[in-house]
Amino acid sequence: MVANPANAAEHLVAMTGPSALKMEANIVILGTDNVGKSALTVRFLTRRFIGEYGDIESIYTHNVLVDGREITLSIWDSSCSEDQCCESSLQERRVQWADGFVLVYSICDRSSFNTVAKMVQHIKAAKGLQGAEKVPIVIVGNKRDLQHRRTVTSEEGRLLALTTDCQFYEVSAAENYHGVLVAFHGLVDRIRVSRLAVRKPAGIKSIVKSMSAVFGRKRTDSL
Ligand SMILES: Nc1nc2c(ncn2[C@@H]2O[C@H](COP(=O)(O)OP(=O)(O)OP(=O)(O)O)[C@@H](O)[C@H]2O)c(=O)[nH]1
Repeated sequence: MVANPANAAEHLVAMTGPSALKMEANIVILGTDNVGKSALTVRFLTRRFIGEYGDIESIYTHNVLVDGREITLSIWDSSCSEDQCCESSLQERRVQWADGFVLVYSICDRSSFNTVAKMVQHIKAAKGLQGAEKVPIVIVGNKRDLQHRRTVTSEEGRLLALTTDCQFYEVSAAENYHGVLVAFHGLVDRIRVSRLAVRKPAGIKSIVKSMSAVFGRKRTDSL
């Protein structure tokens, strides 16, 4: 189940013919220490919450069916301290590898929320996208069951997502599988939509390219 980051699956592939309903995507889970990145990942993969997880960094492969489409996800459960969250070569590798991002903070930890806000900007800059291209990012406020220790309001999370064009979920990996599932599926949808947006102009470009190749050659042949 665990794979090597260096050999990780290729980017999201929308295939043709009988495989049209299959695709692949790389997802990275980012956030500061102790916010519940592993708990969310394990919840999504196994439906279970086991309490303690250690800090081993792993990539898991997982097949899901979303809207009748079979999707192979490679999920990188990262481990990073607050000061490494934006600035390290490993972080750069994670960002370049990923098609989509789950940025996690704890609703009881304001500095983890501030770090997520910085990470959104960092990822967008590092991806260097152009025009209408968007980075698929979901922001997840975890530990929703700990209301009495809350220091970040839902509105703050929602506002951050709104102003950065991300999707927002508040969940409890400890208490609820469904919320975690919805967040991951939301990210998969964003990856699909962003892929379509990228493919459309490329399609027009390639038609123009093929036409000029044909007409260009004809002219040359008749000389
Ligand atoms: N109450 C509560 N505790 C949670 C929840 N999610 C995770 N935890 C606890 O928070 C602690 C940290 O969880 P992890 O999943 O290891 O967090 P992490 O972000 O992967 O931590 P690092 O590996 O240090 O980066 C553990 O004790 C979990 O049991 C949650 O939704 N509610």
